[in-house]
Amino acid sequence: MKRTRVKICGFTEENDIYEAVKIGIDAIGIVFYEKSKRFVDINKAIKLRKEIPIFVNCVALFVNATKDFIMKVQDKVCPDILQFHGDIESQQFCESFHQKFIRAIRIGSDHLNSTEQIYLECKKYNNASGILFDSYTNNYGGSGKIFQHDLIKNLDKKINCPIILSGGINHDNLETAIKNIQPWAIDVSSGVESSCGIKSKNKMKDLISKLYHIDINNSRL
Ligand SMILES: O=C(O)c1ccccc1N[C@@H]1O[C@H](COP(=O)(O)O)[C@@H](O)[C@H]1O
Repeated sequence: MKRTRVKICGFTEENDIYEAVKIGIDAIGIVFYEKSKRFVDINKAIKLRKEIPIFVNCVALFVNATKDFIMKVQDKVCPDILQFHGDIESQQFCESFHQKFIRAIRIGSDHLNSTEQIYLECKKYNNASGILFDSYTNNYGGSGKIFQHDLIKNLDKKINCPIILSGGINHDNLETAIKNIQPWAIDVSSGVESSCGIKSKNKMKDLISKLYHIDINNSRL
């Protein structure tokens, strides 16, 4: 059976991480973007990090952050993976931290609204460990907004890199999204929240259990 991996992003409470780990979430995202309602400072992030055990990844998310700040997070928080969610981070910049990274491609802006444009953008990041597709919004992410998935259909074979499907994924649209795109992983933030930055134990459980059944059914096809 192919198991779709799950990252949940934007944790602000230790107990929410504890619950997420207990139900089998693969990666925990911490947002280091000050304008996000899910932003946590380095001191809080150190406390959140302590809740993430081995074999579960800690992902540090940045939006157009400075090199100094990212290096400080590397030093103090020790994330496993960096996620670049802004629009000015070049491949060279992403690589310069000598750590695995995810590049977010935000679909729906004027220059990223066709499969060809998206493909060319992905190709710029050929050393990324994963390409994450999110919806374009002025606030950069965590919007709950879905994009037109057909634009990235079968792109994984062309770019030869694991695809992480994001942008408005929730319990209700999960099945169609997985069947259509068959991503390596999904990344969810607002779809499992009770309020901004507060993750709902029940919504996380419902999502994981639905995904488990979708993966089993897909492997029978
Ligand atoms: O979560 C945030 O607040 C955030 C802020 C700035 C950039 C990215 C952010 N989160 C990422 O947004 C997507 C989608 O979230 P949602 O499920 O649509 O709410 C996800 O990749 C998060 O990692």
